Amino acid sequence: MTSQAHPAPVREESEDEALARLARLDTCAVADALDKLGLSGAVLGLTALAAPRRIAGRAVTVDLVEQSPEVAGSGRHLGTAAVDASGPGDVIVVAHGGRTHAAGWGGVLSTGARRNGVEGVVVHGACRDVDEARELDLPLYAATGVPVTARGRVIERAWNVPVDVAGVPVTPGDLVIADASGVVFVAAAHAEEVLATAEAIAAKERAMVERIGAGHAVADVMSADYETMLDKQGAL
Ligand SMILES: O=C([O-])CC(=O)C(=O)O
Ligand SMILES: [Mg+2]
Repeated sequence: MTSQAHPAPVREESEDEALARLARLDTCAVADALDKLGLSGAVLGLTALAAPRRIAGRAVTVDLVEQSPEVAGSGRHLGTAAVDASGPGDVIVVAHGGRTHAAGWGGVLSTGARRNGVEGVVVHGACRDVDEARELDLPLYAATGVPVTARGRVIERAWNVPVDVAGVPVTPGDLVIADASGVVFVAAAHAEEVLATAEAIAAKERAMVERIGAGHAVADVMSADYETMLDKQGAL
């Protein structure tokens, strides 16, 4: 008997709608919306090492720690429970503390994530088997690739728990968007206001780009109201 297949999590209609709206945006519009609202969520230094396309989804978290006699491990490889529980609409977020001495993700995990239809993976630190993720066409955002295994070095403390990703608190179910500019998280509690603000910013930028196409001077298009639009009182 082969291992049990896990069905994709059932989602509320409104959650699907939020994801669909997020997927129509990009990280820059979302980061601008967070700035305007005085919220944090943008993470610096993570790039797509495999399948470099935009991903949007809800966070399924994995929290890693250095292996030591004081920390009881799960006895299974890190990330496995999260992979088995994830499916379409999910982004696996590995809180690896920015570590680059060992991989917080690898190719067998990528194979499982791809099989289950996961949108992509974000690792705050190093991953490995990057070629495998490329062959699988699994979007993999991380700080860097390394050949060194986690085994004997890093273990999973817990999964599906609140984690810290480069100073950004991420709770399971928070929104994640990643693209060529980086990775941005949106707390589920702020999703509606962030999405609405990002949509307004994106619409404004589309109008600006149309004006550039129509021959207006760039200095006129990107003038004072562009400079101030992310201020609290700035017009969108
Ligand atoms: O041992 C590791 O770091 C994990 C690994 O290579 C894999 O998932 O293929
Ligand atoms: Mg491997």
